[in-house]
Amino acid sequence: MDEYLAALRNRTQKLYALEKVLPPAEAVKVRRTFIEEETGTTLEHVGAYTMAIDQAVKKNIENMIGAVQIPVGVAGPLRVHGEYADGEYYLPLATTEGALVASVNRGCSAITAAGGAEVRIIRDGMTRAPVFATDSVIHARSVVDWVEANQDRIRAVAESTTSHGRLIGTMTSVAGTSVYLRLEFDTKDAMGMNMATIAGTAVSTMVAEETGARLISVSGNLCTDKKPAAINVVLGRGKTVVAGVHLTEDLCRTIFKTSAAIISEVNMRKNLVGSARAGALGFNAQAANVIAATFIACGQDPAHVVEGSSCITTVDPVEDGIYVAVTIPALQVGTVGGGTGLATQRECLALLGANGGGEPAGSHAKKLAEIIAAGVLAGELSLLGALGAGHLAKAHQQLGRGEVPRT
Ligand SMILES: CC(C)(COP(=O)([O-])OP(=O)([O-])OC[C@H]1O[C@@H](n2cnc3c(N)ncnc32)[C@H](O)[C@@H]1OP(=O)([O-])[O-])[C@@H](O)C(=O)NCCC(=O)NCCSC(=O)C[C@@](C)(O)CC(=O)[O-]
Ligand SMILES: NC(=O)C1=CN([C@@H]2O[C@H](COP(=O)(O)OP(=O)(O)OC[C@H]3O[C@@H](n4cnc5c(N)ncnc54)[C@H](OP(=O)(O)O)[C@@H]3O)[C@@H](O)[C@H]2O)C=CC1
Repeated sequence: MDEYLAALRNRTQKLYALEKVLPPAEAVKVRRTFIEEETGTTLEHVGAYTMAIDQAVKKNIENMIGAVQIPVGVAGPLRVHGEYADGEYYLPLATTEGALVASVNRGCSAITAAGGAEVRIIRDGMTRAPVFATDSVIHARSVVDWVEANQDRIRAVAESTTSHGRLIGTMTSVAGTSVYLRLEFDTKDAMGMNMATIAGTAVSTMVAEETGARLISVSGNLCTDKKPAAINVVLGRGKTVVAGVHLTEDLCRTIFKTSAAIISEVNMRKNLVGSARAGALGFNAQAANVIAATFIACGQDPAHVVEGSSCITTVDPVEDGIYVAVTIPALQVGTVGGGTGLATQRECLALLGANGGGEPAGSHAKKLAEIIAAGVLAGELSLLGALGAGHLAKAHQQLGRGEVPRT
């Protein structure tokens, strides 16, 4: 240890390259000790974890010093009637927001008492959109024409990079001399961003060679990955999922202590009109809360919460109550790859019967998407109910505020 600490101090050893000279567990320990000394802090808890470091440092993290822990709670049982998820589930939620799990749990009670959430995936496709520079608008148009005329070649090159991924289609967009090629893939059980980027790079190289356009970037932001964007809301990205439930007046009163009419009015004035007035892309109350908590528990990429949050919550009046639905245009989930192989995340996926590759391929990722959509519906119901009953502040005072330590 001392020898490596000395080398780090005199800069003859790079901090991030410790794994090249030490086994992973020791490299992480030396790095943590160095950071503790440099910053005068103690990282006792950051240094306590059970995950397999060998795997994490190869696939998931660079310059690792340890792990932070986020409490995981469950909400459920949640009855789901999807095409891939059909049964009762306990939804794992990793969060530090007191009252969130209680709220989703309450929504799950209502959904299950109502007979379950109906869920359907409307479309499924992960996108990557390289940007090319051309010499003129005429050249730009010729690149678009080449792409349209060469779909088979584009498909063959894209699919040569992956045994699971399939090219669904392409869309071109031109702005002056810039040409954007939005490639859409069926990535089966993988969320698919690495897969789509590798395939997209191969396609871009061919397009540049064949058309004389210059590849500027394999991501031209028309994808659009990890940024709020209307294109994802309109066309969908990842999985587009809808979930709905018929809530009777009685359930609104017994579970949410309010009425169907009040839930409906809160939704209209808050989620629809309020969001429109704010210029929002998301017309919901707290979709991001449920998506973030399930994503963190289940090893998904948390940056994709920004896309998942563009959910629309609707309330239709029906006989003896309301039909409440959530529409999530861009939900990016996978059950292989990324963070899904880490032990705690894998256990949370196993809770849902959705860890690893499904049979057929793609069925596990779709199952996960359906369950998360039903969870989002549960969160929407409970928060709309709490706002309608005027209980939000009280709930967070009671559940979300322990004694605040003074430092
Ligand atoms: C807190 C509750 C649920 C109380 O709700 P309640 O109806 O007063 O409590 P209850 O004791 O009658 O229990 C009803 C059900 O809630 C669940 N429940 C109740 N307590 C627990 C608990 N400790 N742990 C787990 N589950 C719990 C449980 O399902 C229970 O049914 P039971 O099983 O007893 O038949 C309710 O007031 C509520 O949901 N409030 C809303 C809180 C909320 O949704 N917070 C989310 C975060 S808010 C935010 O981050 C976004 C925001 C608000 O800024 C977005 C925006 O702008 O709108
Ligand atoms: N590169 C980028 O631009 C970005 C990367 N990311 C990161 O990408 C990672 C996720 O990428 P992703 O491509 O999902 O994962 P991985 O890069 O981990 O690749 C998953 C691979 O698993 C293989 N596989 C095995 N079984 C299956 C199955 N049943 N269904 C589908 N694939 C299977 C596939 O191999 P094969 O292809 O050979 O069939 C697939 O490519 C995350 O860590 C995320 O944070 C996020 C955003 C952008």
